[in-house]
Amino acid sequence: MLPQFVQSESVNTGEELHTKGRSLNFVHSIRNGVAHVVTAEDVYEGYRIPAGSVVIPNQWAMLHDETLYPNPSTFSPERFLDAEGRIDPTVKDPAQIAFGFVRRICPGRYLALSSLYMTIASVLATFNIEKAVDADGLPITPSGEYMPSGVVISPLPFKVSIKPRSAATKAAIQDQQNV
Ligand code: HEM
Repeated sequence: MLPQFVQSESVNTGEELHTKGRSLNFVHSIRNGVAHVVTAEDVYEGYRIPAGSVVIPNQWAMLHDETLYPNPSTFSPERFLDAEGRIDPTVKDPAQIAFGFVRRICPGRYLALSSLYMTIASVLATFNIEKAVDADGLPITPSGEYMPSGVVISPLPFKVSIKPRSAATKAAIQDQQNV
């Protein structure tokens, strides 16, 4: 099944969709984790953390750690693969950071990862996603800038071109809309 935002946005034109990012909800990012209270005094790398302290993990910083992920803002899925194209176990799995830690780790993580996999696979199988072009036909590169603040943040609005990959995928989407 295709994700709802794809069905509703792109097929009415059937051609090119320019969006200001409002339907691209999958690009939201969590900047900070959930606050926890330390129940017993602890020492971490020389820092004393008294009992009762509130600790907020900075998952954004962890997921942008250059020592774990060089050039972290570069889209580079192959960074997670070894020379044979398999998952490289020496590169830390971002899911071990994004969903929190130990006892209160997100119980919805398997549902979230499966849903994202199906959504992204459906979108990629159905659409060509490319940079939008300006009036002169030149590609517009998104700034890559994010909202300045917020626990959950999104990229600043940007234009993008989303087109059905073929007449067959276009017809399949239109069929879905008629259900
Ligand atoms: C990509 C999607 C998701 C992300 C990035 C995410 C991330 C997180 C994070 C960071 C926490 C806090 C963990 C901590 O306290 O250290 C959390 C908690 C939680 N999440 Fe998720 N989550 C996602 C999807 C879901 C889904 C789909 C569900 C339910 C179906 C869910 C249910 C929960 C619940 C119930 C908690 C509270 C757990 C507790 O405090 O014991 N999450 N999630």
